[in-house]
Amino acid sequence: MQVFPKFLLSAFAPAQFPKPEIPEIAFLGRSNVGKSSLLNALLGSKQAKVSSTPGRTRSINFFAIHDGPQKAAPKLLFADLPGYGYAKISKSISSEWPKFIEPYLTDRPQLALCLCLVDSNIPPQESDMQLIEFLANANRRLVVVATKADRLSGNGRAKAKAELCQGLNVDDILMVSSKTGAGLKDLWATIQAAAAEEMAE
Ligand SMILES: Nc1nc2c(ncn2[C@@H]2O[C@H](COP(=O)(O)OP(=O)(O)OP(=O)(O)O)[C@@H](O)[C@H]2O)c(=O)[nH]1
Repeated sequence: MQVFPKFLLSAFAPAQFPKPEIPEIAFLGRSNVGKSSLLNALLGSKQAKVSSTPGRTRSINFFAIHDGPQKAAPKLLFADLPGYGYAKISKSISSEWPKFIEPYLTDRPQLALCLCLVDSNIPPQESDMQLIEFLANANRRLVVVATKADRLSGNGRAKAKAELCQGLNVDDILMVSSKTGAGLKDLWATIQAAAAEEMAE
């Protein structure tokens, strides 16, 4: 599939969100998890800024995904949400996030899939567990994506996957690397399946 991503806008408040017309895929994760790198690897461009100072983004960045000629209407939106778990002053996700994030996750009608990014090199984290529980309670479809898998050996990958599945209480996890491209094909297939299902509803 040929994908022509187009940066749309950076939205700081619900009034600025794109109109709810096409399926959206949310990218969520702790600061420094490799979210921007994954977005860039999927989009095949340098649209998402890879940051040296973690935890900067406080807005939602929307990317329009054009499947076909760039002039055609976009088929999908990627929503890049602010990272959590970095600010030292507060422990819970909600107090670190801008006020509109939780309502976005619970109420946005066309949100087809939440990608919960975790670092495959770091043991399961309480804040990730909290997010997964929050999304499950909101009846959101979610997939856990473990980033930076290239830093692990074959055995290490299997061990990390098992540990994360157990710690985060999920049946499966997609192991990916933005550096090598490992797992990205499976991730695209998962995204497209969720978007197709959302369109069919
Ligand atoms: N080895 C390896 N390093 C990665 C990979 N993805 C990201 N990194 C590194 O991890 C660090 C953080 O990457 P970012 O993509 O900026 O992470 P982020 O989650 O967008 O960070 P915030 O903007 O703080 O939320 C950078 O030093 C990246 O080079 C990967 O697949 N493999």
